[in-house]
Amino acid sequence: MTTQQLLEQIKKKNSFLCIGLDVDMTKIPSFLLKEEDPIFSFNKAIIDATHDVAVAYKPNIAFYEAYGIKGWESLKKTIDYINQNYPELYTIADAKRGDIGNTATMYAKAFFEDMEFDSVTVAPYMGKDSVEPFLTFENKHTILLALTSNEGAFDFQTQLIEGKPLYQKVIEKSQTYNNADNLMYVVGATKAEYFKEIRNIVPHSFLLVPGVGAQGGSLQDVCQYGLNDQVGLLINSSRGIIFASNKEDFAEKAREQALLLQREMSDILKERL
Ligand SMILES: O=C(O)c1cc(=O)[nH]c(=O)n1[C@@H]1O[C@H](COP(=O)(O)O)[C@@H](O)[C@H]1O
Repeated sequence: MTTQQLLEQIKKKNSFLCIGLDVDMTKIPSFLLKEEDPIFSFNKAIIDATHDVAVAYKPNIAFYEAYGIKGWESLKKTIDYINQNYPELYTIADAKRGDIGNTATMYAKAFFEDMEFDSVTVAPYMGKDSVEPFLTFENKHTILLALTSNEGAFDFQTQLIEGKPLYQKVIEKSQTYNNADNLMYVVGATKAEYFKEIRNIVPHSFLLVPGVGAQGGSLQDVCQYGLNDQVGLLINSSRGIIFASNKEDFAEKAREQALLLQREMSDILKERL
């Protein structure tokens, strides 16, 4: 999907909500465990109930890999279901990959060609030749970890290198890579005070912002400096939406939580754009 197509969807739905499909089998409603593929059944119900208020879905690959071949099958069924039934939705494989060039190419093929995701998250630690193979794919985005939502982000990402925090160096350097237009960045919602600085470096890039909901980040605070004139944000919530209830009404309750965020987004867009 192109950035323009993503933006059109955001404007149409007045939403920049991404729903994280981080399916933990111990948290899904127990009646689903009788199904042949409980993870897919859960995802299908969540997607059907929320597709008109969200613009993107982000399965975190760990939650599928943890269940071996069956988990991988559930992931494939989920992405195929989205692509076949709701092709306007933007999809993110949250895989946080990063390796030498020829290996990176194989990771990119796995998520862009075999799985047909629109984007994949990538760790920048191994540098240019580990990221550029992802960037060669047309109309696919590579979402580079810049400043993550967790406490450990302060171990390295905010440390100064030649007077600049490492996360800023990551963003600046990656903008010089071939096909840098295909880059987006991950910035945690728990780090709202950093958005002003980041927008100075990449005023036009899309930022994927996890950490709203279960991790306590604030949508309002992120939007204060994170929004740009083309919206430029995808706000992710996983547990806060998908595990709103573990009863028969789980999809309905997930929709209620998604709607709360979408309405807040719609109000912010009305005020700001
Ligand atoms: O790349 C990510 O999506 C990510 C980066 C980050 O800095 N922090 C972060 O929480 N995430 C992911 O975003 C999701 C957050 O889930 P919830 O905390 O349940 O909303 C998980 O899939 C995390 O792996």
